[in-house]
Amino acid sequence: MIYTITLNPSIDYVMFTDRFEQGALNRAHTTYKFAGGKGINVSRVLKTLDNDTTVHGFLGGFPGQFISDKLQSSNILVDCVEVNSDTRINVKLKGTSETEINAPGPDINEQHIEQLMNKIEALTTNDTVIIAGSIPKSMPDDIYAQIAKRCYTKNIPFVVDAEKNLLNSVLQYKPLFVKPNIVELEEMFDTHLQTDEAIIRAAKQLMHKGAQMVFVSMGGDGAMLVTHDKCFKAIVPKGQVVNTVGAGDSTVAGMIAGLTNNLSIEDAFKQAVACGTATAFTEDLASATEINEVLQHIQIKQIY
Ligand SMILES: Nc1ncnc2c1ncn2[C@@H]1O[C@H](COP(=O)(O)OP(=O)(O)OP(=O)(O)O)[C@@H](O)[C@H]1O
Ligand SMILES: O=P(O)(O)OC[C@@]1(O)O[C@H](CO)[C@@H](O)[C@@H]1O
Repeated sequence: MIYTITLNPSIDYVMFTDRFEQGALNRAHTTYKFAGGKGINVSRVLKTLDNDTTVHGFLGGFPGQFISDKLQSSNILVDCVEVNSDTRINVKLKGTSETEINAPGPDINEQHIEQLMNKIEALTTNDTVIIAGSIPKSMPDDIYAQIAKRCYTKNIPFVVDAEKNLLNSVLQYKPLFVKPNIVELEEMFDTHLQTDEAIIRAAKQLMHKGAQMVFVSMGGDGAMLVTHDKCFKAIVPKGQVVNTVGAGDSTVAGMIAGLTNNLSIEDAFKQAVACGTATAFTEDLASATEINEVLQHIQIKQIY
């Protein structure tokens, strides 16, 4: 089973306006409420790709119930710890550009964390774990490291998509891959990474610290995958960008689904990028038809 862990899920309230003006009354012409949070998005795309998946994390209040109902109606298993305060609602404004306001998240106490850890303790080496997204302020900074250590000790492959400090904290536990976007990778090394060689060098440093592979997503510039003996670059088609929220999570889902279903690394990477781009080109996360359509137009170049 593929388990995703979202410590800070959200309802994503997506509002499309013709143009958004700060400090003025803006009216949306279309709105959507999606079950969101990075790991949850990964599970949603995994299910679209026909992979069974279970969502772990914390859910509370009416937004938690909304998310749970939405996921279950898509046949995604939900095994979350129930918390007392409300799961957050993140606002995604789509005008001529994209603006996001992410809320901090609910209070999580020690008992909640213990309940989650017990669920992770029950996983086996046949499972795969994806830990993704921010943590509510009330949680300890080393929670990613705690989960990663448990996976490492139990020989459970795990993947991490999170910001700098959280990502750094898990490298010693040898994640199957990590997925920084290019901005996050630049922040980790406090420098601009302007060439493929510079990106590969940075990725190799993360691998030196323990990551088995590094998947660098680069928005409209595609993505790179660095492994110990190979490096691929994906070039994505141009298209109308509608909503990039969840594009990175879609790549993680495509990669995991590919590896789980025994695709070659190159084909798993191609599927991953197709998932990301197909999501960027649609309101919600991409459908299977949209992913297959985009897949025909992804070019993969082997750098070495
Ligand atoms: N403008 C775009 N045009 C085509 N494809 C895109 C575009 N933006 C994103 N993508 C696709 O989505 C993938 C992930 O995008 P990005 O690097 O923005 O991830 P991210 O920052 O982790 O996203 P998020 O946090 O919103 O999930 C890219 O590798 C690419 O395949
Ligand atoms: O605040 P975090 O956890 O860093 O990011 C949360 C979030 O922006 O990430 C997903 C897209 O990747 C959205 O569904 C969600 O709102």
